[in-house]
Amino acid sequence: MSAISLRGARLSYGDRVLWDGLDLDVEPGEFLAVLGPNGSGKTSLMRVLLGLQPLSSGTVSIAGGNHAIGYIPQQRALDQSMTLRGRDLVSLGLDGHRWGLGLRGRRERRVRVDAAIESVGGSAYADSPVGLLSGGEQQRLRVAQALVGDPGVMLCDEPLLSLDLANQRVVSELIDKRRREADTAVLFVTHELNPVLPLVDRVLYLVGGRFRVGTPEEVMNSRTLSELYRTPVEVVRVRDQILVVGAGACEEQTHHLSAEAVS
Ligand SMILES: Nc1ncnc2c1ncn2[C@@H]1O[C@H](COP(=O)(O)OP(=O)(O)OP(=O)(O)O)[C@@H](O)[C@H]1O
Repeated sequence: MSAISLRGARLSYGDRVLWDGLDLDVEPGEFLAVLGPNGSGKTSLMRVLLGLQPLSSGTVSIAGGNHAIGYIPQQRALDQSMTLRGRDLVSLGLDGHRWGLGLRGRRERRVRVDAAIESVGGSAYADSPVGLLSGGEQQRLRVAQALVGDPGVMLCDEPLLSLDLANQRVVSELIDKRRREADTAVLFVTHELNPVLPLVDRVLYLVGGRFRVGTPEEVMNSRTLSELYRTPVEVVRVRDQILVVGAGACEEQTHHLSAEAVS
């Protein structure tokens, strides 16, 4: 049974169609990268999967229902004055789960929260106010928050944003480890494919109401991206990196991918 299944899915806001006719099955343990320029509907797709945004037409189903989802929202640096402790942030990931009630429930919650913090190597700073932690430490705790409910599906919205290379690696390896060990399906929204390219099974690429789904080789080539963007786009492989060179709509993508490749 697929972890995520979309059939004939369409999302539009008024006249604006973000995507239409989307058929997608994501299997347990699969790593799907979701790419596309700003405003192409990547975050909206996450919101549909979370049950926060109804489809305009078509169907969506998540094995185990919405409770089976671990979510890493698009990252915002937490305010320095935020006094919430790291472990409290992680335990928010258990809200709505059945371990909420009674003494036994509380003990179970603590065990799970400790295990999730341990699994991201965050024990040393879990009792500190999150506002005082570094971006990398905060992001590890967000991963722990997503893991603590034992998810069958992980939705990760730009989880590497504003992390340095070392922390990008740590965070993507934590997510990869989870899907390998627990067969968790991963949807990973990113503007930068290269840092996760070795992990990616398939890519969903959204542009201007159109989309392509396939392996990185099937999608990240000049022909396919030129069709999607409806303008000539050149895709070049340099060692193990993919460079997208084009005009107009893909300027930003080009900037990100080339900047990454030369760094
Ligand atoms: N509830 C809403 N009502 C109307 N328009 C919306 C709503 N939610 C999102 N949009 C619009 O839909 C488009 C897609 O937004 P979305 O956040 O899904 O894009 P995205 O691909 O995640 O973009 P980014 O890369 O900038 O995060 C945007 O133009 C946004 O303004």
